Amino acid sequence: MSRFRLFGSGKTPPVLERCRAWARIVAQAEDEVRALPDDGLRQAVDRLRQRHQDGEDLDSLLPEMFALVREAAARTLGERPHDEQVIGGAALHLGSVIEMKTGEGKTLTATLPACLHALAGNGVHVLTANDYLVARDAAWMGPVYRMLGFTCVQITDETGPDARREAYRADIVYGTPRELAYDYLRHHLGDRDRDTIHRPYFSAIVDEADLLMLDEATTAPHISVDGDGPSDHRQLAGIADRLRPGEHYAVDKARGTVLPTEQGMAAVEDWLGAEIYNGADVDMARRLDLALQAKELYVRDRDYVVVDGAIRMIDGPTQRALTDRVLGGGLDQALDAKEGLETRPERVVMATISGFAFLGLYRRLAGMTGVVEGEVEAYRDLYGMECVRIAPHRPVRRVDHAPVLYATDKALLRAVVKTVEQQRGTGRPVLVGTVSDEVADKISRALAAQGIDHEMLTARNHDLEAAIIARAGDPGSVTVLTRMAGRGVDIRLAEPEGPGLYVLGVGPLSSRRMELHLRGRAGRGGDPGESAFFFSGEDKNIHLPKFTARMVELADTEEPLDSRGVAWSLHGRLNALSDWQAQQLAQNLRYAAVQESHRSVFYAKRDALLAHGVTMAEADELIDQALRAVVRAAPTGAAHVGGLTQELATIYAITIGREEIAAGLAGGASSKARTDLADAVVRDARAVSVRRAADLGADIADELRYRIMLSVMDRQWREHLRSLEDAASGVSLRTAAGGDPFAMYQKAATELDAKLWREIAEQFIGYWFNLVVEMPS
Ligand SMILES: Nc1ncnc2c1ncn2[C@@H]1O[C@H](COP(=O)(O)OP(=O)(O)OP(=O)(O)O)[C@@H](O)[C@H]1O
Repeated sequence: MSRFRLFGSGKTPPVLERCRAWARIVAQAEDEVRALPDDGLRQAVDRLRQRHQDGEDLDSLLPEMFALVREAAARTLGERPHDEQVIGGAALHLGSVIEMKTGEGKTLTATLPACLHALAGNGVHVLTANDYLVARDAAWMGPVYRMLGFTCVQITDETGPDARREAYRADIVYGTPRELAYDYLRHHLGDRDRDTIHRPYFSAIVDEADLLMLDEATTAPHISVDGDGPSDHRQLAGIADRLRPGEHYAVDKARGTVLPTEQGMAAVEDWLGAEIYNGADVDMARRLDLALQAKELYVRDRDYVVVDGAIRMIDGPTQRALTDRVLGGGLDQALDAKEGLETRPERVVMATISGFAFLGLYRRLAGMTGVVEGEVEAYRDLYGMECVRIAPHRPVRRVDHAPVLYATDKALLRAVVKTVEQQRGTGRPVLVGTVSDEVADKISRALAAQGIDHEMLTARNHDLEAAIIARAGDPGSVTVLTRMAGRGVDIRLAEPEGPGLYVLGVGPLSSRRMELHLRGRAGRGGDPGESAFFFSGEDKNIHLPKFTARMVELADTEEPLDSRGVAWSLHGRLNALSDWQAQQLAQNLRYAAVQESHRSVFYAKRDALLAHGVTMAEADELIDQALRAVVRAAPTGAAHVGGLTQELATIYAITIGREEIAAGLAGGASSKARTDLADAVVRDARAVSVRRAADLGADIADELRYRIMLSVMDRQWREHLRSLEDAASGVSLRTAAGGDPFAMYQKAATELDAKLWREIAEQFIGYWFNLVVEMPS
């Protein structure tokens, strides 16, 4: 299968060969480095920095730099990076996504390329999944960097604005993509001189790459303010409740849409006593869609939990309940209404960037993850990055059992209890992992019914995580968890010489990768351990009508379906599911890419504005653009002379006579007469503009144009984001029946983009000509 071509061929990929060769040279450089005193290490780094400034490239400095890092790590942490880590570090330098199994020491590996890239003096960002890991890793690795004379800082939610500005000057910055993306956005909402805190994005080394580069590629941090949206969510939730699926609306789970049918629309309008469809009240129609989505697509305790009267979204990959995760676009309010909670004020998004686009800002990007299986193609397609598997330092001793299929959920549950009981009986710690709180609850009840003591770690209590995990390696302890990927979860065995942790995964899992992550909780860094995976024929992801007879027979037992082939082939469908998810991701990214392309142009223009304001020549351009459009749009004929004159007069103090306008309107929009008129209008307005600048004085005029443009651009951008979201949410697409929704979205987005710049030009000149400036006398 092509997905595995990198590994399946049996040949050593060239990247790995290069890295191994480097590792041998690093080893040769070690003796010399070992003889140096501490400040000798720093001086050696200074010399490398100088050589880089003098033009030597990072490739050729790699062996010496890595040898220095190795020595510094040995001196400060007492941990000398293994050859595998050196190879991994080199592969990171080359921009690969490396796979290193859990517990192999990715944290230390990242310091090697981080120091190398820091030689360039542009700052290196080491990105990881959450603030806890940021703080842990920065504190842990800090001494290595400092011994080599590099500054290392962390940015978390708690870092204030001044500290952030300072932090971006450091050689190495630890942070989450989320926090750093916020800074990027803040920067682009900021004014001249103030709030400009980041530097060009040079190099990022991304830990937990599967989470941050794939799962969160389309999650978009955004900065928003409270809007004054309407408060009819509750009424609409009530209506959504009365509507019946199939009859009043159609649910498309794959697309994430719920669309009312003709009959549904009629019922809604009837109950509201008002027309809202066919463009009568687009906003209301959109909010009703949201109410239906909240009803059909979001399941309590699977997608969100209600804690202290507030909704918290559950983060899919990590199964954490997030306090600050919002869905945006009014969905949060619809969910509040569905649950009968007080509705939050709607937020107006001022700036947003997807995880994918944010990472795309870096000139050098590298990734580290515990599992690349099934994802090789995704990294290549999305990021153009190749995956490199790094062999474990100590061989994996964990025994992975083949997946076992049970006929029914009930049979599965019994088998789980029986297995837990058996394994616990041998005195080893047992970890049962699943994705949903619902399944975890069932398992917990079944265990309790058998009198088996256990701990639960779910989205509802992840604040107790550290304490629960600390005990999870005790002999005979049983832990049920839904936080599947278990980022940074390090279950330490209380008895290292014992049989090790037994991990039991219970389907349905959302992907094969989840399964591998979960299995990887056992047997860390060469520890002993065992893993198994049970799933049920009733799993929604698997449809198997053929086996019904046999399933009925086995339904009340804890016997697995005995055909191994069946289990494997169904298990294969879980892989297919990851493929499907990858397709979904690609699909979502296509939508996001449209917005990104607008954003990059917009931000570039905004940066230019901050750097040099709006020159008179640029103002002339905008005058040309806006007024020409007005003249061109006017209807032909003498009857419209008054209308056009009036319109132009509201924009600037027009001096052109009626006869000239009448002559221009005699011809059609693209006639010579019309073009002549447009030329005349533009000349006329430019002259007024020059007079205005002279009246104000050059300095004030410059400042005024800058201020106007900044406020107009920011306001229009907010509008634009909102319009794009509306276009994507499908309300405006629905009327155009059939066709490719993405193509329709693209078309709508292109029109909106043109509108954005047209309105910016129009509003800018409107204010420039008309804003009354009060000057101190
Ligand atoms: N070269 C080394 N020599 C000795 N110990 C090491 C070395 N490298 C890493 N370790 C130790 O191995 C353990 C695991 O390291 P780390 O947490 O970085 O692994 P990881 O690959 O990030 O695992 P996970 O995928 O679970 O996050 C740590 O306790 C670390 O101190």
